[in-house]
Amino acid sequence: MADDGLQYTYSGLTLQPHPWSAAVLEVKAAVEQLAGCAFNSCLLNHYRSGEDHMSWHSDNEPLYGQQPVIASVSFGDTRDFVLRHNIHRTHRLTVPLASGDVLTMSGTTQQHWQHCVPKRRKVLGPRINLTFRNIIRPEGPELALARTLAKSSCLPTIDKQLQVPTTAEHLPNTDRNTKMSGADFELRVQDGGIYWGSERVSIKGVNWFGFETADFALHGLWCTNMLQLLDFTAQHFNAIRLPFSCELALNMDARQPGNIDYAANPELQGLTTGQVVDRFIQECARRGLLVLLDMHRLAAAQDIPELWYSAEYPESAVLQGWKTMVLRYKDCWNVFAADLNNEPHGCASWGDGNLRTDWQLAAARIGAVILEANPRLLIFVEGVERNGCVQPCENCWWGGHIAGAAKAPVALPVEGKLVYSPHVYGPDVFGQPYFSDPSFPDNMPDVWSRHFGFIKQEGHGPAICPGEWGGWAKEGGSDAAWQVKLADWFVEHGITDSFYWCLNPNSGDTGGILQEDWATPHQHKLDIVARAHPNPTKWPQDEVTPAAPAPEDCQVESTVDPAAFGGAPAACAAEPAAAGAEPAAPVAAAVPAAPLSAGEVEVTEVNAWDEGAVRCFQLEAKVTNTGPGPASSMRLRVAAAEELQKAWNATQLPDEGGFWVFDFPDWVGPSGGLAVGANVVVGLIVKGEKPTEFAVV
Ligand SMILES: O=C(O)CCC(=O)C(=O)O
Ligand SMILES: [Fe+2]
Repeated sequence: MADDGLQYTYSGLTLQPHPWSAAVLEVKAAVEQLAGCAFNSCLLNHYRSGEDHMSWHSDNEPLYGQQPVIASVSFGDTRDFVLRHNIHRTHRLTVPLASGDVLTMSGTTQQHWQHCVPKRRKVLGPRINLTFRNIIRPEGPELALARTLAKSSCLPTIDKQLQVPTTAEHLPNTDRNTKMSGADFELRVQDGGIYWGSERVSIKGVNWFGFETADFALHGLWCTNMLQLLDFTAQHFNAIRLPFSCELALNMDARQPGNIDYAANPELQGLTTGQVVDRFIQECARRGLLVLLDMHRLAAAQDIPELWYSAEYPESAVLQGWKTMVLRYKDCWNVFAADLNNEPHGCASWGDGNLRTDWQLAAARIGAVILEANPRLLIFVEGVERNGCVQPCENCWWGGHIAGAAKAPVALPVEGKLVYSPHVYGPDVFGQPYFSDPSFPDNMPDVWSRHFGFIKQEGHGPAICPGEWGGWAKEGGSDAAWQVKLADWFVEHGITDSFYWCLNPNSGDTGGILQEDWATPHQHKLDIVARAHPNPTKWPQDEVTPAAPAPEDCQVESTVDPAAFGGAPAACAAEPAAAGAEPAAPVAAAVPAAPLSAGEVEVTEVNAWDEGAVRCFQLEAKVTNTGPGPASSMRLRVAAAEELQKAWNATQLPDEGGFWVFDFPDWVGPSGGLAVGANVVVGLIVKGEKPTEFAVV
């Protein structure tokens, strides 16, 4: 339905709208009041039952303008409305829409997000949905109206009515000037533990990710107020691990954050990414939350690299990024530690003296530069995935293996600063062989001891603070048994510090402390973390030092010339690319050699079950190399269905135009290739809808 004279084009079809009915006009008037703007058209959708659905799409037709406001009203049975980010496909938000709910989407939502109404077998009744939009006429009064709306600062990005109250309490508090100098707060390591003065501390931390992504902003701010979430976090935790990218560190004040709903976060309006980080850290200080800075990725839009540097971000750029970050927050007392590099894996080695891959040596170099900039910080060093491990080499997590430290500890120039920070996960994240041992979970303590716990048993030297652990922990499931076992093992072994993964609900393989509404906690997860850390330390709280945003002071010269240790390789196996002292311009990833072989894929449904109203499937895709040569660049492509929950025996690469793409880990064949005639069985768990198109490319 639409105003007279308007046409509606949908998928190339031009439709002639119906005139407004009295009933719809009545709804329109009410919705215009709520949304604060006028609409000239409405699309009416009838879902006869849960079998009727709407596939993934964005309402980004040019006739709606650049930043359309779309208000959707639901009547009848409740249906899930799911949003996913165009690039980060696992970043999702599910909003159940009940009868009478009004959801508005606006700002850049249609540019960055898709939405759908998935099938729900258990929903039997009908639903009617009215989506009100504003079609721009080539000329005339509506064009002017659309322009005004696009400029209006009060447009929410996604706003389900009655959500996200914002109150004056969250406005910047400018008269608070009680300063605590950074030097007043310092943690030190002694006899394998972290101390605050003479007090042995307990850091009960949680990860909140987002700044490291191409959003350059914490996730969840698209629907939740940052300060309210910090209030929640401070009730249950005393520290936050803050992932960021090297790209962010080098462009703090040149980048604008994305995907923030400024109606929900008015205090962040107009701030650069760097200023949002400043504000976040300052607000953490007000709530007694410590902040662990975590260089989680190099380029924001790319995956976690195997090594701590890349062709695009040579070590000099990484050091510069770290100095910028550390100097900027030097006077923020609650910024207490630096996690040098997230999850070294693949070819990252430990203690073998290979300057291109040896993480033990690199950690010492990066740690020294950070300590020179701020000697107060603790230095968190993660492990590697494989090399340097005990024999026989055992499957471990990215960043999980610090076994090499027994023989080759990281040497830092300041005493009492070294914390080993392994990542450790359970069966929800990847099916390691030791999870199917008949004695599971009682076999786990030995595994943990071999990977990192042995450091603790020595009772002196560096401390251990796992920087990531977590999972769905579904009641009665093996992941819950694993988490409880780990929590108890922490307590038994005096591991009083850790950071749980994660606060965000949009972590595909673990879920979050928060449910998908970004508001309700999963109590069973809070209980597990409380079991691991029953006596978290209470830090100072009320005092805060505003960050010193002095970017000129932070432009520091690198002290290590990467050329001195062979430059930056584009990939582990490749010859090093020449590296300058400045971050190089982006370099296209090495183009894989044309596949030598063809492959076949055979798909079997192993299992199917319902999770609430959502149908879930476990599939196996058997990929066989049919020759003529070994297949080192063979990939599995699957036409993306609704939601991929988990994949094993394969590494998921970024989506390519509607396809999930998987690479095979290099253990499936000698030197990274699948031999002719050999196969690998890739496991997938998908939710909602079963993918049907599989191809080997
Ligand atoms: O039914 C809904 O809630 C969504 C409808 C929709 O996305 C559309 O009409 O474009
Ligand atoms: Fe839509």
